[in-house]
This record gives sequence, structure tokens and C-alpha cells, in this order.
Amino acid sequence: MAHLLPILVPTPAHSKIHLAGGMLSWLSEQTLSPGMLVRVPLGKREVLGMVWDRPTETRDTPTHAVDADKLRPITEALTALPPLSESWRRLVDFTARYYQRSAGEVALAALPPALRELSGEQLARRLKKQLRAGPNPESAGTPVSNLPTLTAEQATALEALAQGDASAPFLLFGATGSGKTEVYLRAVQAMLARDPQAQALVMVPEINLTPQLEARFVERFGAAAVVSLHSGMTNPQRLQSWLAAHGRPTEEGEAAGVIASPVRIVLGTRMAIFASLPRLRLIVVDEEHDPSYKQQEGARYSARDLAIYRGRLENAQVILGSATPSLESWHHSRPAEQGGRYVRLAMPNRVGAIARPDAPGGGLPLVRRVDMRHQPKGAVVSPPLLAAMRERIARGEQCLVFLNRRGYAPVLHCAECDWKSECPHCSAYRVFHKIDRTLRCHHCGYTERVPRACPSCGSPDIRPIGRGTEQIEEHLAELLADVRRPLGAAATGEAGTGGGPVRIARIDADTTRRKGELQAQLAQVHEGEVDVLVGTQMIAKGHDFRRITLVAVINPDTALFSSDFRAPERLFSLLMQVAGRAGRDSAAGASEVWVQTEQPTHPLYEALKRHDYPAFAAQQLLEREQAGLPPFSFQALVRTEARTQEGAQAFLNAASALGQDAATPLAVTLYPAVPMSVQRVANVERAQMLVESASRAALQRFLSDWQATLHDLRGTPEGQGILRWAVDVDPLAI
Ligand SMILES: Nc1ncnc2c1ncn2[C@@H]1O[C@H](COP(=O)(O)OP(=O)(O)OP(=O)(O)O)[C@@H](O)[C@H]1O
Ligand SMILES: [Zn+2]
Repeated sequence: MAHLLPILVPTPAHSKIHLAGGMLSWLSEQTLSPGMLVRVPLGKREVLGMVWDRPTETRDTPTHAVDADKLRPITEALTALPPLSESWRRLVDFTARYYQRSAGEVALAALPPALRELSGEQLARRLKKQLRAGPNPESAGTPVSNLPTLTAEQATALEALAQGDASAPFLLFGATGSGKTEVYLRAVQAMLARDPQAQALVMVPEINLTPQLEARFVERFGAAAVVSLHSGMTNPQRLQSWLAAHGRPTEEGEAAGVIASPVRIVLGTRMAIFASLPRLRLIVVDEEHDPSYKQQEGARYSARDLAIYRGRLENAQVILGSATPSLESWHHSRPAEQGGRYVRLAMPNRVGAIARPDAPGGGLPLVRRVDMRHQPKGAVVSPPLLAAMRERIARGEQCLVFLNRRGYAPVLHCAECDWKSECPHCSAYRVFHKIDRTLRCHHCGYTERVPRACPSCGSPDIRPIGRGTEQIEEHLAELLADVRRPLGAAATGEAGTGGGPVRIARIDADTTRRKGELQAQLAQVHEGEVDVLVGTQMIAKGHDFRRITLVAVINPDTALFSSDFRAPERLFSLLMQVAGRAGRDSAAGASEVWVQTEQPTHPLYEALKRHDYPAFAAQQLLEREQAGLPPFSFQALVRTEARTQEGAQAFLNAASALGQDAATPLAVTLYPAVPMSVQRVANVERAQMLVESASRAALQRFLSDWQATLHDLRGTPEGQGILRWAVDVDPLAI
């Protein structure tokens, strides 16, 4: 007898099936349990699908009308692969519901792309191969012997973690260099020892931090115990990691779906939150405040927030770690009497400082502000900063110069006619890159040779305005041309280049395009072959540089005046992170952070000077509360793209008018449509509309009812001009 199976398939975002949750029905001769992969005919194509749970009254997955004549059989079932777990499926359901997408889209996007290509037979062969070749991950959890002695702060935090249960997530609030990674390593170790089957998931915000983390975990637990999952991997590599984490069927129990030896530790970026981890017991989210945890297309999920949800589903302990937590997480970790739900663990001191209690400020660098209003006009690097850098270099120490803007200059300008290097396709300027003499749009990629004369009036007097990392690198080379590296053996690096000229290196997206370049450049810094490192936020976070004793921030002020209410939070955490790269080796002399600013008394810099995140957070939260902003309210953005700005806004305003009756009783506010801050990209006009409520439940309720309205609008005159629209729940950039 044939069985009727509900199956999730990937569906185009605006189709009717999508609205129905992306679920359709097919016939199958075998009974297949939910979570199994199948290949099914869909229209003229054949696609990968996943058997899903039957909708129940309690779960409001809409049922798709079944037309008996049109029912088709599945092509095949990929029975070699054990089904995805119940809690994995509930994670997908939740993600789809919360972020207003279809479960089909979320589920299929969460699988490694290479799975889509494999037939049942090919997959079975792969699994057999992996079974034969695979190491035995069960041997993991017995780490190397000579572990560092824990600091008192680390020991206290670990004790609390050991006593905690999965019901309350932890926020590990640890200064930069306080040894948070060691806490993660020990927490994972303890979990693996306690439960011989347990799996741990450790997430970092950026791919460029995974090799470093992987090295530390592999060193501790052995290569067999660890796999990585991130978008920098090839499809076959990703499939292999994914299968290792999912576990294979035991040789005897293939049909029974018995899983053997899934790998114990998965390290990854945000996508790893959807890894199949059938025995997940611990989730670590490092640098939990980082905006990279938010997916910016498709289902716009926050991997940090999903970690909390998944922890609850799987009964797994969750540890969020940061020196500058997101204000949301900070607020959740207020004392329980005040309604806090997370447990806050503080590690205010650096590892080195604990060994040397005389070190001031917990071993954190001294922050100095340079008032740029009192410096020579036009100075890019102020004289006192330059003098300090020369001194450091002469002593064989390294300096890091941070500027969050790549290229040579953000604009090229004609003094004669006021022409600027605007992008013809975007409402933005093209950036001047001197190295290859190009003008490049950082939004659409449009690139041209730099003109010899002004394209508008022909004047040869065209000049760069403002500066990027390329220019700072060039400028510093001139300013430091007469400085020699010291001759002492300790400071000359492997290459023995003492007495030679100063070495300046630049690390940003332009210097690290090719695979391996970033790692090679970082290695040079670690080996002491570089005296001055210039870079963007790419070098600001996470790296454990041992010889940097001076960090300079060239021009952070612009972020103080942004219209985005999260700009100060982002700036503060970026500055704390970059400051955290200085003086990580306690053996080095006192380290410093120099901030060049025209607003030296700004409260943000005052708090930075004291390394006082709690004071900064308290002040920001007070402002947010008074203004009714997150975390005291909940937001979603609807974004549209159209050929004209009027078209983009017309859709939003029509949607708003149609939603008003439902919004009012729920106390949901619909704001007017506005152009996005970069209004036009690649000749497409963009607009957005904010939806806000003091209640998360009310906002959710409104959005899910409103979805159908938005879908239907596409067929009306107001919807005609629209190319795309999307809902972003809990948006990070407004
Ligand atoms: N108990 C310890 N004893 C000696 N060294 C330690 C100890 N714990 C950590 N370290 C070392 O201290 C340095 C800083 O630790 P780690 O990188 O874990 O800091 P972190 O808190 O993650 O910093 P950041 O937030 O800046 O990334 C590392 O080189 C690490 O090996
Ligand atoms: Zn452009």
C-alpha cells in the first residue's frame, strides 16, 4: 500500500507553496519517518526534500490541499542516512515561523549543498567510505596532559558552569585576554568526560577566526574529535564535516537508523547552528555581540538567538561569551530579582595581570585620547602618536593602526567643478584604490580606471578626499622612513632583519582576497617580521597577538553621529576589541591605546578609557528604555527593491494601510516607508518600513497574519513595480 507523506521542498520565496510552509505530499511504498531525505519530482525538476511531521492542531503548519489525481510517487528515499532528529526539525519549524520564511526553505538551506546532487546510491557509498576511513572520535575527550593552571576567575566561572543546568544560559563577560577560550576548552572537556556520547558546538563570528580556534581545539582534543563548518569550505569538505557531525548508521543497524560515533566537537560560523548534532549537550557562542551572527539574506536568522532556542530544545547548556556583550544579552543577564534570565559570569582581569597583581587596570592597556582640534591642521597621524610609535618600534615592539575603511580614499574630487567619484549605479561614491589605479564601488563592484583629468570639466586637479588603509600605510612608510629596527636578537624576528627599515603590513579585504593570504600575513605578524600592522576590523577581533603593545585608532568619530541607534554600541565594542589586541603578553611593558578624536570628552570615550563596559551599557540601556527601543521593544523591517523609489515605497505604504486594522488592537506600530540609507544599489531603488511593538508575541502574531497580505499585494498595481521584498525580524541595522 502506498503511503501519503508530507515532504518539505525548497520553494521560491513568493510561491503559494512557500506560503503553505513549503510542504507538499508525495506517495511512497515504504513508510518513511520524519527527518529522512528523499528525492521527489517537482514540476519538471527533481529536488531533494525531507519527510516532515504531519501537521497537528497544535502546530499550525498549514496543510496543502491534496488533489488525488495529481499525487506522484517519490523518486527515491535516501535511506542510508539516519533521519534528522526531532529537535532539529523543531528548530527548523521555529526558525521558519519566527523569521517569516517557509520551513521548506529553511530546512533545505540548512543542509550541505553537496547533498542535493547525490543519489541514494552515491550517498550510501560515501557513508560506507567514511565509515571505513573514519577515525574513532570516541577516543576524544582525553586531552593532553600539561594544561595551564586556571586563574581564580576561570576556576570560579567553570565551577558555576558545572553546577548550572540547561535551563539558564550563561553570559561569560570576560575582558579581552582574560582567557575565555580556555574556559570554553575546559567546559567542553568536562562535558565530554561527563557524557561519553555528548557533542559540543562552538561558534565564532568570522571565518578568519576559525583556523585559530580549530588549532587550539585540535591541539587539545586531537584532530579526530573536531570538524569545522563554514562557508569558506568547499562543498565536498562541508558535506564530509556535516556527515561526521550527523553520525553514520551502524553497520548492522542501517535501516533502524541507529547512529554511531558522531564527531564530538563542531566548530563553525553562524551556519553551524543548523548542523545536525544528534547528541548536542553544549553550545558556545564566542563574541556573541558580533553582527556577523545575523544572516543577511533568505531567512534572516540570528545564530546567537537560535543557539538559545536550540539549547532549550536539546537540553544543552549554552555559553555566550564576550568582553562587550550585546545590550540584549547584557539586559537578559541582569540579576534574577530584576527579571534576568541568563546567569552572568564575570572575568574582569587579564590572565597576565592576575599573575602580577601590581599591574594597573587588570592588565588592560592605558587609553589615551589625542584631541585632534589641537594638532597641526591636516595631520593624519598626530605628532605625539607618531613619537610613541617610533619609541615602540625602536624597542622592538609592534604597533597596530586601525582604520575601518579600506582603499586609498573614499572619494575622488575635482577642485575645479566639484565633480565627485559617484557610482553611476548606486547612491554612493566609488572608492579610490591607488594600488591598481581604480575607482571601485564597494556596493555593486563597478570598477573603472582612475581618470587622468576630471571627467566632467577636464581639469587635471583631481584629488582624493579622506583616507583609507592604503593611504595610511603609504603615509606611515614616509613618516617612519628613518626609523631602524633594533639589533637585539629578541626583537628581530626569524629573518634576523635587525637594523633594517621598518616593516609595515596592511591587512584588509583587499590584501586577503586569495585563499591562505590572511593566514600567511597573520603568521608574519606573530613571528615578529612586521613592526606596524595597518588594518580594518578584520584584525580588530579575536587574534591573540603577543607582541603588539600600542594600538592606534585613527578616526573613529564619524560613528558617533550615525542615525542608527545601535551605532554607539557597535563603535564601543569595536574599540574595546581593537584595544584588546594590545599588551596581551604580560611580560611586555605597559601597553597603550591611542584614540585620535575631536570629541575627547564624549561619554563613549570616557567609558572606553576606564574599560567600563557596564557603565557604558547602563547609560545606553537607559536611553533605549526612554526611547522605547530594543531590548525594550521588538522590531521588524520590511524591505523592498524596485526600479523606482516611488515604486518601492508604494508597496510598503499599501501594505501598511492594509495592515493597520490588525496592528492597532495588537499595539503594533507601523512607521512610514523611507528610503534605505544607501538608497540605490546597482540601479535598484531600496526602501524600508519599520514595524514595532512592546510585545514580541504581538509583533509575531501581526507579522504572521500580515504575510498573506504582503504576498497578495504583489498581484496588485502597488505591487507591480516590486522586484523583491523581505521581512527582517530583529534587524541589526536600521
Ligand atoms: N590559565 C591560564 N594560564 C596561562 N595562560 C592562559 C590561561 N588561560 C589563557 N591563557 C592564555 O592567555 C591568552 C589569552 O587568552 P584567550 O585568547 O583565551 O583570551 P580571550 O578572553 O578569549 O581574549 P579575546 O576576547 O581578546 O579573544 C592566550 O594566549 C591563552 O593561551
Ligand atoms: Zn555601485
